[in-house]
Amino acid sequence: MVCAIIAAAGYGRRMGGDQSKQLIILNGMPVVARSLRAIATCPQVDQLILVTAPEQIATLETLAAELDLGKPFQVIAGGSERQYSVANALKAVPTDAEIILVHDGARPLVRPEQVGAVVDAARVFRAAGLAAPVKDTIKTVNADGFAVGTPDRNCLWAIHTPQAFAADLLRHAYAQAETDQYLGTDDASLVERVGVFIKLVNGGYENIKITTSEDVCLAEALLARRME
Ligand SMILES: Nc1ccn([C@@H]2O[C@H](COP(=O)(O)OP(=O)(O)OP(=O)(O)O)[C@@H](O)[C@H]2O)c(=O)n1
Ligand SMILES: C[C@](O)(CO)[C@H](O)COP(=O)(O)O
Repeated sequence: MVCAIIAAAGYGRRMGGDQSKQLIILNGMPVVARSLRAIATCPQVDQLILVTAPEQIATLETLAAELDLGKPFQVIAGGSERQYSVANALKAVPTDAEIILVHDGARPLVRPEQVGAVVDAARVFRAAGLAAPVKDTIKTVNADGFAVGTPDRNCLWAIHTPQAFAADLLRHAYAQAETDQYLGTDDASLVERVGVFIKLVNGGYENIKITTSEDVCLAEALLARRME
């Protein structure tokens, strides 16, 4: 059984403005609705847990019901950091889940077949994530803002979501992070800390995260090119 967690409890501070970025309309459909639909359409996913800000639970329950996802779903409250939101959701994951997949509500352009590819890779490798080789030359910088090094670009990929894991592994990684008071920006970083490598699945460059206002323009252009 595969249980998907959609993390959508952030406040979108880098986006600015008053509106929750989850609810920004992209070519006629809210960001989080596109993310939910893509995950639910993946045949490998059996059920969904949507994590949201406490004050948005009712709104997102209605939105998810209207999408007619065709799979069991629940909406629960998140925490003050992404990692705490996922940790809350982990408590609601059924004990018979073999694979737990985590996706950002703010990545609405993921394709169902990419979700399936990540689940399949997690079944083989226990840990997998959608990712893309970086296109820029990346610098390491010091505290004064000087570039001090240039890592080999062939060794650099940007990790995206979805990320999927054997359920026991993800639970162990989260427990260890809590013990160590480690706070990471993605789930894979927690799993790396317990000694497991993450199999990267190349998802290309369309699976952007809606983070700043430029991303809204880019997402709309990509959706128009797909005619969605
Ligand atoms: N406490 C949090 C923070 C983030 N997220 C989710 O994690 C994903 C990636 O986070 P990010 O893009 O950073 O979203 P925000 O935290 O909302 O953005 P910002 O950092 O600009 O405030 C988003 O789908 C976001 O809703 C979450 O579930 N709970
Ligand atoms: C999980 C993630 O989307 C992978 O790219 C990313 O780490 C979220 O981090 P953010 O700092 O909240 O943007």
